[in-house]
Amino acid sequence: MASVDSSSGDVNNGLAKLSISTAGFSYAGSELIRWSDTVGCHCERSRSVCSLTVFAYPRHRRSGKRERRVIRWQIGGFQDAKECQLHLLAALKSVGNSAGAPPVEPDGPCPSVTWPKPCLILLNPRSGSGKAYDLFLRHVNPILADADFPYQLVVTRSLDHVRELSTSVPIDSVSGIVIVSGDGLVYEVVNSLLNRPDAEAAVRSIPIGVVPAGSGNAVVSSLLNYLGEFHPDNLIQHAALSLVKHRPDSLINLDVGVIQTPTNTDRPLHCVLSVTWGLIADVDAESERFRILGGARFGLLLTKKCLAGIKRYRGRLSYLPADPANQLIDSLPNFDQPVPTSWTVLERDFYTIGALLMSHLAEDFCPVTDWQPDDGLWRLFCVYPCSRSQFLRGFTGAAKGRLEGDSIEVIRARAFRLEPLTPGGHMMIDGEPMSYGPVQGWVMPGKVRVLMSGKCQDMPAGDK
Ligand SMILES: Nc1ncnc2c1ncn2[C@@H]1O[C@H](COP(=O)(O)OP(=O)(O)OP(=O)(O)O)[C@@H](O)[C@H]1O
Repeated sequence: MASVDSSSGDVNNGLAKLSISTAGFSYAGSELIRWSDTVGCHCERSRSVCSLTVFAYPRHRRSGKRERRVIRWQIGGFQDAKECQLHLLAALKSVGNSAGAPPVEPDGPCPSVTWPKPCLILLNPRSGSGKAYDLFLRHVNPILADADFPYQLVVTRSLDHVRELSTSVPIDSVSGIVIVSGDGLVYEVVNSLLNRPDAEAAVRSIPIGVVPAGSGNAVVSSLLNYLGEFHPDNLIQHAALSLVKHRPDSLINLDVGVIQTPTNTDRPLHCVLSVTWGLIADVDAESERFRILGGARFGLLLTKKCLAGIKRYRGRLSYLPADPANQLIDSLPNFDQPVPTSWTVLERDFYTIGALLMSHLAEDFCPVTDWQPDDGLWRLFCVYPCSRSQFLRGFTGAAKGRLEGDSIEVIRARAFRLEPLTPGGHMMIDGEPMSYGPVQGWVMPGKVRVLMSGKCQDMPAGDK
């Protein structure tokens, strides 16, 4: 909810009420507004009146949601409004300069960060329950405007359109690609960047941003949770805020999995979220027809499968455990070769396996509690056959990161090979279908960069 506070008077009174420190500012006895909660400020002049507006999104004390606050000073009594504006900006600037920030232009709007180039925003109008454009206008655009965030919006026509844009955008023309969709489009953009002839330069020069408008939104949930910015009722706003508060020199480096199947070893797939098999993949694939329900489609299908009796899948899971003796690897044996003897091999029945590169599998499902975006590890989330009540207890606990009983475990691994022995079923990569059969993966640590920051230094909005 927007609140507008204003204090008026002559400049001396106005500035006397404004108290500035490196942590933030307060005015007329108000509580401290932290610089890290501000996203931008605008300065306007008319004749002898100057108005300075700061846009802040502090957390609500009880709910933890970030809510917009507009703080405005209108200060008159000056011969020359420019002189008034200079006074106000000088006050903010002095703090910014002491924190090493670049100087602010004393005229016109003063953005919170000087972004050299616009971001390309790709919005999938069909993602989630089909309301992405509406959500963007209602929740994202106002935050981008407050921060003077430069962007070019493209409402995509199709998956091919997304691929074509991500493959052809010149690397020095944008400061990143922001995806307004679900996890599927993040996967497509990352794969398009990594399949470019200039892939290495492309992933270094074109970071990605994510604004959640899909049904699962596991990628953005994991990143926001890592930054301490996850709020289930305000995911889209918190993601947009993290986007506009990113610093070009302190982006998140994110692991990318290299996924091979017997038919694609020379052109592997790239994964940022998960490869799933068994129950999780079945729920994901079979709930597609209930897209209109948004994220609720997963719960609906899970309940249905639980009541009908969960299917058992026999499989062989081999993995290189993530102990300190096992360093990162950058290739795997062919499928006609056995895995190295240092690997652990499990052959048994499973309900499901999720090879995860993130903490979350959905907004409300977070089985990994020690996730780091660039730790180079898979978490093999395994669920073994058990009674219905054990399953329900275990699965609901795992959703909150609690692993109890022996029907569920999370194994940390540097690489894995999964060979389904039960014929027929679904296999999904980042929530998108892939061919059913043997699959193996290793990790390129921190391969893509993400336009997000929840850990800003404290400095004034006008001088960041
Ligand atoms: N106009 C479009 N632009 C881009 N993709 C589209 C479009 N229409 C349909 N799609 C399909 O949307 C898929 C990507 O959707 P995405 O996975 O991002 O959202 P979601 O399925 O709602 O979210 P989640 O994966 O979190 O459940 C693509 O695989 C693509 O085939």
